[in-house]
Amino acid sequence: MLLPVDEAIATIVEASAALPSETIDLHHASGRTLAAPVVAKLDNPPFPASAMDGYAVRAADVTEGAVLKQIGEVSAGALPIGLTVAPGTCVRIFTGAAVPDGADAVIMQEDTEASAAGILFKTSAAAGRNIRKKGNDFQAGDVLLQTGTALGPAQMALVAAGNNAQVIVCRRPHVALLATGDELLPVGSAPAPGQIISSNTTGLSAVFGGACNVTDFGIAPDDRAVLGSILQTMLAREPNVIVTTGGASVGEHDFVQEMLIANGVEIGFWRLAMRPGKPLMFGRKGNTLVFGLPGNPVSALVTAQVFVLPAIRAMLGQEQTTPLTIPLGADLPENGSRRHYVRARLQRGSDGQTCAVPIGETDSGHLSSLAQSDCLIIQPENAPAMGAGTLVDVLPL
Ligand SMILES: Nc1nc2c(c(=O)[nH]1)N[C@H]1C(S)=C(S)[C@@H](COP(=O)(O)OP(=O)(O)OC[C@H]3O[C@@H](n4cnc5c(N)ncnc54)[C@H](O)[C@@H]3O)O[C@H]1N2
Ligand code: MOO
Repeated sequence: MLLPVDEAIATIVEASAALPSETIDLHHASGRTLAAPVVAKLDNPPFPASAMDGYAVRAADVTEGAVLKQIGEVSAGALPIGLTVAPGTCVRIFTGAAVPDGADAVIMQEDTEASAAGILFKTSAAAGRNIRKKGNDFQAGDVLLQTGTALGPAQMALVAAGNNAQVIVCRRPHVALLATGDELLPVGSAPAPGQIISSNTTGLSAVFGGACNVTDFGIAPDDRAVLGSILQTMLAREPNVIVTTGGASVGEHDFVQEMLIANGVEIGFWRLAMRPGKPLMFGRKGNTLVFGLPGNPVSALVTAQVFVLPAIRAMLGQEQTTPLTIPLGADLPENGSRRHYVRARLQRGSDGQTCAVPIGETDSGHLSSLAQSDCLIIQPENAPAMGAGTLVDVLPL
């Protein structure tokens, strides 16, 4: 009996404990995940600020054809000390500058004309126009970002705007990778007949590299002693995650499971009701989670997304992702008893809606089709044939 995918993911997430935190400088924090909330240290904007280059006015004074006397100028970075907009007057102001007392609107300069008589306004104004209120974005003491948030560009900018020069983040998980197989050679080598270039760890490094510290232990041959000794070295480093590829199936040269057990790894499960990826194995030793991914390149990358990334997210205290539900862009044939992660592309259908178009290639050695995919359609176990337009769950890649 093959283990259902959802049970496997639940077991993995359950086994993935959150990692300790560390305090780091903000400029090293891109891509990291918060282990504590970020709180604003000041108001943003810290003062009522102009959103336009133009004139600060009293809205009540400004009607079409009104002429006001300019009594001063304020630019960004300067404070309009002693400058008060009294009835009949206005102040030249620039984007980002503090709005002087008395003014309650800013008129953009395109709606004005300077003349000898003063500033002519070609529009009327409502109070508040083009003024960013003090604390409009956030106020001192506000929680800007919650624990578990990954720091992308907008989050990094927000932390900086809140004047936090340091952040408390989760330690980066340490992921150790190993390819196995007598036929494998490093990229750039000259393969002899029967040999192929190892591509799995290159792909897996890209999957994990953003959030994790990745160590590549290279290629192990299908030899019990050598494989066992490399696994022993890897386990001794106590990484958070070990990912092997190949040697996971039932062939006479598939020694990974045997050598993991020989090195003290307790196997949690092996073989899933899933394609690609049936022979996946999962185990642990101490605090190290061990994933034995299948060798087929598509299987290795798909199972890394479906099973290893949830472990990494749990270690980082991140929320797990949920699939998108969108219409099929083309018919999908019926499925067998294993859940099928179908290579697909997100496209805009003739009705203008986004849909997922299956790429009719299911060979788990066919990498180029995976490289053309930007998502995987999750086709349930024993699903009947589905027509274009049927709603399906989709995992973005
Ligand atoms: N009798 C059975 N045979 C197979 C079964 C089965 O249930 N019964 N399952 C098949 C499935 S499904 C898969 S997936 C594969 C997985 O097998 P392994 O994990 O043992 O992988 P290998 O045999 O070592 O390699 C499979 C395939 O992938 C190539 N490979 C391996 N490593 C790499 C790498 N680092 N870079 C690029 N390509 C790699 C390898 O050369 C093979 O072509 O087993 C089926 N067999
Ligand atoms: O499960 Mo294998 O990964 O289908 O080819």
